[in-house]
Amino acid sequence: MAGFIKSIVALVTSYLVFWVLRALYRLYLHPLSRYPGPVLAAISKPWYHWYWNCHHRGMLIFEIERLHARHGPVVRIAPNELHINDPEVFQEMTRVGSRFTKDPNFYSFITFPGTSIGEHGPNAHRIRRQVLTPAFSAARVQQLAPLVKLKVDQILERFEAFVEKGEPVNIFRSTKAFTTDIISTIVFGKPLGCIQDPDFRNQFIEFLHSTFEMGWVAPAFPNLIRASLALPDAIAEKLFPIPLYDFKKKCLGLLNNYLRERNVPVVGDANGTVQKTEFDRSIVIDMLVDPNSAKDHSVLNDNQLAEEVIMLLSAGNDSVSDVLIVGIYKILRHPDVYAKLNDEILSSFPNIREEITYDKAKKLPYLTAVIKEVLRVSHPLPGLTPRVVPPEGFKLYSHTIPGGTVFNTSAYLLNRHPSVFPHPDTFDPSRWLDPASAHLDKYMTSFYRGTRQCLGKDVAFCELYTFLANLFRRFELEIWDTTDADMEWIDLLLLYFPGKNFHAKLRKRDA
Ligand code: HEM
Repeated sequence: MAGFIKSIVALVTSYLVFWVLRALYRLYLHPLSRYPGPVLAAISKPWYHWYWNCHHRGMLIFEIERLHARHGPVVRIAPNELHINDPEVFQEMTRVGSRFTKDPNFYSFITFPGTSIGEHGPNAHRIRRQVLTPAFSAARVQQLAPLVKLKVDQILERFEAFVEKGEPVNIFRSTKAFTTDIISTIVFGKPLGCIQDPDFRNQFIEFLHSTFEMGWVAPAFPNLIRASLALPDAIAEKLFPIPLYDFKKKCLGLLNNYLRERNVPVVGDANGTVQKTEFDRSIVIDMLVDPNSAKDHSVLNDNQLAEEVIMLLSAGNDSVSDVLIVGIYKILRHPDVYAKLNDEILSSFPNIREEITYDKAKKLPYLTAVIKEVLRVSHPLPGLTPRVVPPEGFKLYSHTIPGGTVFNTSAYLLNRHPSVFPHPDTFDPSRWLDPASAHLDKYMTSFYRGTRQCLGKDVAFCELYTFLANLFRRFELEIWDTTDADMEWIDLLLLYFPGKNFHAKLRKRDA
């Protein structure tokens, strides 16, 4: 027994000595030791990130903002990681031909590895992106525009019912119902039916949000999660009751239905069969299960298919609805912007019965400026997007940073960098209308840039233009029982609003 205790003591002592020596190395001899930042960050990523993102829920991004204010554009936020707040360095990291890659230690734990968003290897990513591009390309969005318009009409019809009852509309829930029904139609060939739910209930968003409650645990303690992933699903589910496991089962069911039904004609009217509409088909799934959809593409098994589908549903859902939520609130909080936007929409579409399509809406210059400004200030993925420095290293100002170092940037900070966006905290759509502002687009980082830029950008624009133009044409709006404090967010990988849901009171326009 005494021998056993001695061995344990020796083991613990060796580990402590190792830990202290490693901490000293990281503080004084590591290639990043010249960079400023907290001591805890330099010696231990897990505990530093746990402290700011788990203990102080979702606050690391604000602490990083304070560190940049104190130390300048480069701060050390982990032993091997820097956070860079310099728009020109970001341009360089994302330029054509850049060899920066996604950090697998982050993306393998917040996403499913191997999916469009999670894959870090440039080759595997290129193949997956090629497979999925036809489902999200600008040409495909032209075909999807009528679907988006249909969903806008359905949600605005629901809004009319609220107006008739004299009740405020829950903008938070209703916009999430809208985006969920669109992305589920794109991905599964059928909507999840949230727009029609009396309270806009949305099981997917509930799953997603409870998963993101645990979001930062994974990147803070990757070894713990790695161990859990190695366990069989049934045991992992018990140990880590992540709601996404349930959702994955539901997705597998929907996928199997789709695959079973996709070639079966629907029996319908007296003539025999009813032609399926174009939107009953999921180009996403069709391409993923087609071995010829890209060179070297291997057909996905059910599990991989469910994981890709979950990633697409997540990517295309909260992001657009958060832009709408922040956007509608900001517009209503700025009466000058609201008045100008109304003027433009009402004068462009004097007849209330005129169909406002995506093509028509995107020609409006002020609406375009409002959407860009809303995207700038809403940044649905506000925080870390870590990238690995290529093996040859990277010249950062006067020093070469070794390959394998991780560079983090954040849309929340880059979109508000005063060198590009003067008075960054002012909501000012007119900054996008200035003839001297043509360069601003390339500094907008809400969709990221380069080869890992958002694949759903065109779908997002179609939803934003169609929804906002029709909403403001058909209704007058005012904020109801919601304050700036309710709109404060924290960073749980996606924006998360701990306050009350944003509500608005609507009045129908007669003409
Ligand atoms: C306003 C709405 C949106 C914003 C602000 C947004 C933002 C982003 C950002 C910042 C990334 C890069 C993430 C990273 O590097 O960690 C990304 C990637 C991605 N987004 Fe979006 N997104 C939006 C809407 C959508 C929609 C509607 C879809 C799908 C229909 C979508 C699908 C994707 C996919 C598949 C990727 C991975 C692309 C790749 O790595 O090749 N997104 N998005």
